[in-house]
Amino acid sequence: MIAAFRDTDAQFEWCLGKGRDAMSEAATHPGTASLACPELLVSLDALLRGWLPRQRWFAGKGRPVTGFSLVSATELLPAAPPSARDVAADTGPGLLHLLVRAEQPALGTRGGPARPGDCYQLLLGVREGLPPDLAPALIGEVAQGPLAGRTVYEALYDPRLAEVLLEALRRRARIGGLRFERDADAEIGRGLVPRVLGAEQSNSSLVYGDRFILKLFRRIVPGTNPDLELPHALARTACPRVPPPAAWFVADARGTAGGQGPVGARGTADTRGTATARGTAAYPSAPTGPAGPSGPSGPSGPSGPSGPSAVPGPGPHGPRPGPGTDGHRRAGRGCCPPPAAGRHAAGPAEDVLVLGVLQPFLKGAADGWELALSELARGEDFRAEARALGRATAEVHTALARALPTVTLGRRQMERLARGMTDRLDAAVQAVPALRPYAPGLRSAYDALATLGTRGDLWSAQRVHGDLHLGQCLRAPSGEWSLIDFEGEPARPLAERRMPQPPVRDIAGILRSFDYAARSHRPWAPAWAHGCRGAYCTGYAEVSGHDPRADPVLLRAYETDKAIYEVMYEARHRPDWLPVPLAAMHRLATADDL
Ligand SMILES: Nc1ncnc2c1ncn2[C@@H]1O[C@H](COP(=O)(O)OP(=O)(O)O)[C@@H](O)[C@H]1O
Ligand SMILES: O=P(O)(O)O[C@H]1O[C@H](CO)[C@@H](O[C@H]2O[C@H](CO)[C@@H](O)[C@H](O)[C@H]2O)[C@H](O)[C@H]1O
Repeated sequence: MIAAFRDTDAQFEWCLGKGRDAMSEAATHPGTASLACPELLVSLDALLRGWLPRQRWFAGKGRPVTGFSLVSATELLPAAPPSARDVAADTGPGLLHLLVRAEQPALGTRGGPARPGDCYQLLLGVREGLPPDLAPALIGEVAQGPLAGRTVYEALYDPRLAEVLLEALRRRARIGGLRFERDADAEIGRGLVPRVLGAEQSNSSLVYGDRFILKLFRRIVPGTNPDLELPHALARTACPRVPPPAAWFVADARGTAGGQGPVGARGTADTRGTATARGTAAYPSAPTGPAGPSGPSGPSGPSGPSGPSAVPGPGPHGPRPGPGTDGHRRAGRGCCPPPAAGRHAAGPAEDVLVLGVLQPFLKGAADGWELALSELARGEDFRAEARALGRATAEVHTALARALPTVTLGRRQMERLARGMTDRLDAAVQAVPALRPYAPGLRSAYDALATLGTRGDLWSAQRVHGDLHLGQCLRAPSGEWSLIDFEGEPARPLAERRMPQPPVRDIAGILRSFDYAARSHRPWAPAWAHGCRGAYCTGYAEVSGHDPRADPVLLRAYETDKAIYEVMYEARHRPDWLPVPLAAMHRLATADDL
């Protein structure tokens, strides 16, 4: 059966639908989830083949979709069967939650053997026909199978269906293999009017009454999602720079993808009063789902495995910086105190698929990218904002270093980091020949990085944001900055995204963003970018006690690595933007003006 959630007489009640419960079927037969409900996929196959690749969040662009397999199907609101249609004039929309794997040939093997593809979260509305205001959400009319004759559409655009999600979070619902959780202190009122966020984003978000924002992850990989894990950990430190998770929902990886391990989410009671075990997140361990640490189809992004995943540092319980220390460079060994006991984040455990996170909505906040562009256009100085952002970044880094384990990096680790960067550069040069003239100069940045540990210096690594740029920074009308979106670079394997990294990685991301903004302006505004860089580093130093410019080799290597990532990102997603990161290559290759 498919578990269903129905709103009757303004009162939510649990019921069991009339379909098949793909999740429980998968739980009984681990690894066979994709075989469940084949007739449902028959219904949807043709429509999804056309619709899915057009979505911004579809990660497999440029490769044909050769088929789908169903990972799980959960009916959140029953779509009335045809017989009921005849007797009830308006049976209301149905809401189907699907996890589907899109099968695609592996990168570089067009025509080669298909292998498990990426898994995507879909929320499908099902109706007899679409009212005009939902026309833009249309996916299509189903021609065959159990949904034959129905219209399916992107459910997020239907306020009635968007409300179901918030209500499930509010009530800590259990529906099939889906578990909706809520922070004990979070007050989520009823009747908050939903709307889809219009922003260009990698996932999809719903805003409820300007009070909360629910991010629905689209490409789903097994294991702890840092976009929930890190804000959780920061909330425990009372760090005010990151909106704390108010609620979230997950699927049991055992029931969906054949995972074997126990599920241990935070202790909650479902609406039937069943208590679940309180789990402890292991840290850091490789996700145990069938797809392995790189997600269902391995790294699909521009850069392959890198950095910290290749760094056998002292491990999760290795040295960590004490409060008020610079948290970056350490002379000599054993300079950091051991980790404090009991400080680990207790977010959802490893064997879950994190599907969505609800956070407070920062009403009236402007994103740093839009703000920077508008200040540039008005000829306004942005140094005060950049400095405040540097302070905010350092606050977040300091809190993360306190909340989660850190490691130290020595000679071997620095060499491995440099090798990873060099490998990514080599791959990028192959893919984007315009990089070729700069390659020797860029490699010199990584050679210099490799030698950093040779005098016995140790460098500190910790959990970081991982994909920080101005678009991930929100500035409230009060001038306070917040950082959002801790997923890391989505194309990188999850295990790698969750490894400690030198904090300069985030700093480099913001410095690259200033360059992006300055180069988007006509005429190019290098002095503006230079001023922002300096102010940002000053702000960072004011809080952390460490000025990133004091480590020019580290900074240049990380900026170069980020710019190479951007070249690949733009080549793949926004070819018109490719000249922006390419324009930075001369400076980075010659190490001028850092
Ligand atoms: N807590 C929040 N308050 C206000 N706006 C937010 C909040 N979180 C995200 N946003 C808005 O949503 C957009 C997308 O969020 P983000 O987490 O970056 O999603 P994605 O991972 O899909 O790119 C952001 O650029 C920002 O405009
Ligand atoms: O979708 P995400 O926000 O997770 O990040 C990806 O897309 C970003 C663009 O939207 C991209 O950022 C690059 O372009 C920005 C301007 O649009 C610029 O501010 C950033 O510095 C630059 O890296 C990001 O790299 C990519 O991961």
